[in-house]
Amino acid sequence: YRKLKKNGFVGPIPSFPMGNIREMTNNRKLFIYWLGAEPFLYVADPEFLRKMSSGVVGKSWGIVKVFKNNREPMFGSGMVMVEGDDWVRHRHVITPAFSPSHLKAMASLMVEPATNMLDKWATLINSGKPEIDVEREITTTMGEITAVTSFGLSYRDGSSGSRLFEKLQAVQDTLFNSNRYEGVPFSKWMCPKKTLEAKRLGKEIDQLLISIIDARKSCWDGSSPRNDLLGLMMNGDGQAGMSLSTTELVGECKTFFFSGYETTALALSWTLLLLAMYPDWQNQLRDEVRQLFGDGQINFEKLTDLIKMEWVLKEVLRLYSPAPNTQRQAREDIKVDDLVIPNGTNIWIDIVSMHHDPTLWGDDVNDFRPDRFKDDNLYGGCKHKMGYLPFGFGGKMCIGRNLTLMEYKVVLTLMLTRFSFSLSPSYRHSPAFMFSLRPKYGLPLLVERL
Ligand code: HEM
Repeated sequence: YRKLKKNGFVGPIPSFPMGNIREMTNNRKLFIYWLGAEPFLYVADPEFLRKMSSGVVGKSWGIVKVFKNNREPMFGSGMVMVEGDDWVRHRHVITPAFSPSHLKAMASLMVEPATNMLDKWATLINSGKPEIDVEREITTTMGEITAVTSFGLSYRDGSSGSRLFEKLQAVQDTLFNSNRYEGVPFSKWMCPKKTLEAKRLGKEIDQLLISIIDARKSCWDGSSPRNDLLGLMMNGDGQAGMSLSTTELVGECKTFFFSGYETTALALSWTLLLLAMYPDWQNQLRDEVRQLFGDGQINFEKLTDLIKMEWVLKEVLRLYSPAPNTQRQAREDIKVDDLVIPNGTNIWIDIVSMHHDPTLWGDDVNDFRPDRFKDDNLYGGCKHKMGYLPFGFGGKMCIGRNLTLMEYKVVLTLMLTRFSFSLSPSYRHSPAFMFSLRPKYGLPLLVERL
């Protein structure tokens, strides 16, 4: 903190022991704040971000320790928890699993769980219950899709897939959906029950995953890996020193789950809300789907032609970024003009704040306008290339972004061909930051069969 101050950075005076937790909503774009007893450099200035990150490769960024300790039960020793050469090895082994050919092979696996959910909606509507909490439904289904595409697990009640999913959700609820104070000294012990519960769940999840991996290893002859993320990771890339240990595989399995299912589920849920509010866009997307697929099956080769749907996704990720921020820790002194970010500094990058900055987007910043991506497909007309970062930036950019795009298109296509959506009077708008950006009171919509 003293170094940051000496180097020209300022911020509000912290109070003990909460730091500046209560003052985090202001309009500044670059300042120091305290998360409990941890100083952070807050950045929502794209030009500063560009200068700060130019020349720093992915492996040179560190992980913020205060989060690392807290999130261990969720991410184990997965990619988001490792640094330096270890991170390079993880990323190297995992990247091929997300290649377009592998993703295409996964697309068909998404249809059955999504269709099951839609059949359930049809039954609810038939029995006179047209109001459906789409967020809860979609989150469960994305968990199912993640279980199938990541680990090839069948997801039936009582199966190891569903037991795993229940425990993964429980650990997340324990760690994030409650009032825990990250950064506040001894906060772990302000709620010791929850801390111990998270640890216990973490261990049970690890055991379940180890038994899944062991079962795979025992019947695998080393020739052709299974075509899901776990199988592809277990295969490594055949290079010496480029494989993952069982503990690391367990960490990656958990990482895919937590990074993947909820973010994509939220992108879909916020989309349905916005399509319910803007029926014209709902009709445009439905027309696009019909023109492409008629009333028949999805042709996975043609998903790239869902152009308007992609604009809508991008606009949703701008307005309601499921991952509203990301963090880095400096591993060396970083010079930005005449300021120096000292080695060891925690950096908090506020993505969602930049997405709502009128100086970057203009006066219509808060409007839902997917066609901003028509003329500028990558940045939606944002005045700065680092102002639109739904998947982060640089070498650490989200590895699952193409998987998300595919899941989004498959599931939304199936939804729009069978149902229409309108707002329910019981919906209360309250996007809340609970690790991701979620509708605090759920997302009830009125769903009608077409
Ligand atoms: C709408 C969906 C998603 C959003 C908005 C999202 C967003 C992000 C963001 C902002 C980051 C941080 C990048 C940075 O710090 O620069 C990230 C990293 C990551 N995401 Fe995603 N993500 C999504 C879906 C997924 C999916 C489906 C998976 C995997 C199955 C995934 C796996 C990861 C992993 C492993 C990392 C860490 C990468 C690294 O440290 O090298 N994400 N994501």
